[in-house]
Amino acid sequence: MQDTPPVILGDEPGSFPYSVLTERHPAIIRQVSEAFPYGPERRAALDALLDDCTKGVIEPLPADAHDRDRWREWGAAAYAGRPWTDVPWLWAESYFYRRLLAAVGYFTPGTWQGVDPFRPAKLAELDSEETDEELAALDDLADLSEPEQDRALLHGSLWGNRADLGFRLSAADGTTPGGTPPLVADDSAALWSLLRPTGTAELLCLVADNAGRELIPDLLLIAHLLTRGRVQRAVLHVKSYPYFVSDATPADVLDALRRLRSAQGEARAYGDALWAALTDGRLAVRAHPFSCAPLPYERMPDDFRGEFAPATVTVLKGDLNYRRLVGDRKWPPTTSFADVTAYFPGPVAAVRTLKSEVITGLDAGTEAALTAAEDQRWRTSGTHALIQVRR
Ligand SMILES: O=P(O)(O)OC[C@@]1(O)O[C@H](CO)[C@@H](O)[C@@H]1O
Repeated sequence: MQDTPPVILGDEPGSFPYSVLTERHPAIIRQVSEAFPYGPERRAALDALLDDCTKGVIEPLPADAHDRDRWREWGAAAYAGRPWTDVPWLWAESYFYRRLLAAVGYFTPGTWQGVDPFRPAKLAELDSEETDEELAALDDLADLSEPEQDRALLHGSLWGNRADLGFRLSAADGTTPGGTPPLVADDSAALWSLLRPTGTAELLCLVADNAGRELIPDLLLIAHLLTRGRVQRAVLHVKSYPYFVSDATPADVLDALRRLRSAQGEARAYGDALWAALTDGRLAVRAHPFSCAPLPYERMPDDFRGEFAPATVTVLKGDLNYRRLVGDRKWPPTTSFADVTAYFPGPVAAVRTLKSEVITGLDAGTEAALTAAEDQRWRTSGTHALIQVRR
């Protein structure tokens, strides 16, 4: 493998990571403070965090924090006292969400314990007309052949990561503003060869990304594979607490399930199938503490590795999971995806729309065409996507 390139920091003014730390995080604090009628104590804590993010340095967690030791191991000991923009971007973002939850009292006994500050926005998306339309589209799906259904549901899950369109039957044939193909890499044939209709696949792990209009198509894909006997069991990995605004937690899985089961037609049948699979154990939901770790998956603890090791394939959804899978580094785009994911326990698939700079596994011609048409915008605009598989 080539020399390992540097980790992405948030220290370049004008860069996307810098804008996330200096503009997006303050905006999220303001949005959260309007989501609920937090009292003076919580508001003061949110104001202090805002001050900290805009002018200050990284503060350690308080001495009585339940997870202080874990965070020290994850890097807080080394990074405390340094500016937010000078530490790995992935680390700074993850720590921000941990601090935000502390500010709203998520971990403290009292009114706000366990209250997801992002839930109002998540529910609004789940209950939107767009979701109604996507669920109604399932009725037409039932008339398609199984390979067509496979493709539609995989693409629904893929483009659900952009949360704008559920069931594209021809996404790979469409075009983008630059005239380049939407999919920059497409190993879907390799993915389907692991999930053959003969039903030999023992276990699918799906590491979810966002709740709402991404989680719904993820659940539909799982339901399809289970009901067709294409996998015997599935485990859905979600976040252990609210994270990156819209990331899915166990509560979001239940909300999505409620949404499906209160729909009509095929959508309801999918919801019932998922309910049955949860009830009899063919489907399980996990929320490991490492799901919100500020670290690449290469550093996952042994018990988490053990969750993925028996899987026929682990599918990782979304941009953040991709950053954690390959390491949030300035890889040359032609770096081998197989090499950088060789550490992962078992076959692994990335299903992601491109929303940050990190990319591996492109062929040189594809990279040249994308850059000629769009400069570097293809990396972050969310108009491109990939399906990459390491068997
Ligand atoms: O994981 P997701 O939902 O696909 O994307 C997460 C994301 O919006 O958050 C980060 C910026 O904060 C970027 O990595 C990425 O664009």
